[in-house]
Amino acid sequence: MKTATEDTRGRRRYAVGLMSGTSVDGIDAAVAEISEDEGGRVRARLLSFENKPYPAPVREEIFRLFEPREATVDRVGRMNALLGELYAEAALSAIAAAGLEPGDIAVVGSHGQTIYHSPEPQNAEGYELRYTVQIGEGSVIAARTGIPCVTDFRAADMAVGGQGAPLVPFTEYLLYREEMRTLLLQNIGGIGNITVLPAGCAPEEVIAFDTGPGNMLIDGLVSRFCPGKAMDEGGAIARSGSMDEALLEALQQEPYYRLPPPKSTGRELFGAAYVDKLLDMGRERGLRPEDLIATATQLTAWSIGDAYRRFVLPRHPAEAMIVGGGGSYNPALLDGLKRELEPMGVRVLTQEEAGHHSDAKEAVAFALLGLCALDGRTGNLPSVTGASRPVVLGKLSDSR
Ligand SMILES: Nc1ncnc2c1ncn2[C@@H]1O[C@H](COP(=O)(O)OP(=O)(O)OP(=O)(O)O)[C@@H](O)[C@H]1O
Ligand SMILES: CC(=O)N[C@H]1[C@@H]2OC[C@@H](O2)[C@@H](O)[C@@H]1O[C@H](C)C(=O)O
Repeated sequence: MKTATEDTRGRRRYAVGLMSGTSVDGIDAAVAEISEDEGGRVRARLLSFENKPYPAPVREEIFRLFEPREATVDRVGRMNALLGELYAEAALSAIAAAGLEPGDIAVVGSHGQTIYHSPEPQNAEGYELRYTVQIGEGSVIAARTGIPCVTDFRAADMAVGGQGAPLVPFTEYLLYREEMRTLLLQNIGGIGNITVLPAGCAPEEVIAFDTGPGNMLIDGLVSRFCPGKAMDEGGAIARSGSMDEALLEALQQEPYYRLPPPKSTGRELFGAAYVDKLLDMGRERGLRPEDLIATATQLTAWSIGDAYRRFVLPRHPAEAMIVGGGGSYNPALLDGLKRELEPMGVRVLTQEEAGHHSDAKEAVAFALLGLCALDGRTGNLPSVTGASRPVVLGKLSDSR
């Protein structure tokens, strides 16, 4: 795999990374100084980070686009252009906050907003098709900022048989791997995903996959029970309820958890229809809203513990799991995770406790992946996505 080229060693460049995750909470924008030392070790120094929440009507419209029957081409096209504008503004604002000018920036890497993800092959006309849709027009970002912009990172991996996700593990391999210690990095966003960096690992030894729901079920239930609220702030609702053991056991039967990696998932499985099912089950069992939210919180913690136990522990026992993403701000979820992992000898630490800036990580990852694309370097890990080979990710919109 090409992870370093002669001409980039010793150079420092600035790149912007933009990330909008599956929680649909807004736009994360990071400016990073990315360098590579003579030994090929890559470093990213965070210069600025901003989170711009989506305006409420934009968030509502994006949720409508998750429903394929509602996602008509005109609506998708309009949102693609609108997000391009919002992303460009977020990039320019983060550049100013870093004390830089657009002309200082080598590239904007923009993940976009996922509105559909179908990573398992679908047979059509004799072809095996995988597809994924991220919107937020790169040409608009390039035109407004005057900076080359890379978007659509997932399609190239899918074109060679991969899941198109997760992509952040390649950057975690570049930035965080250690010689003497196995690292478990668990992100709890809308979806949960784990990266295992075995001590002194080569790229092909990295294990990473989506563990299942992150905050998606909790957020979904909260927004149904408490219109206007988007999350269980501080885990307060879950803490006031009691988990229902029998319901938990029923939910644990979801086949996704037993599916061996490579695997990835999204709202297609754990989105609105799943929340409807949970609400029905809760009603049948006479559960209070807080009991259902406590059960969904425990299911989420269990799914992470189960993924570790099933797919990681046998080969890579680790001492600590570093938890990032918005779910790390939910103490009820963290407590559940501790109850799952501590009996297996794994300490649970937040990214902040481990000395990292949690919120900026995915945005920095896309800044780095944008630079990889600009340099013509590969950016996927076939062992993680299931792709047949490493490929250069993304589509470049030139700013000229
Ligand atoms: N103070 C808090 N208390 C409880 N939950 C929180 C808190 N802050 C954030 N969260 C949860 O974290 C979510 C946002 O997480 P994050 O920004 O990591 O997701 P994302 O990047 O959109 O998702 P993904 O990584 O799956 O793409 C919120 O929707 C909420 O559920
Ligand atoms: C299709 C898609 O947007 N997937 C996201 C999602 O959010 C978390 C998890 O599911 C991960 O697979 C991925 O994002 C991160 C950034 C990744 O590719 O590593």
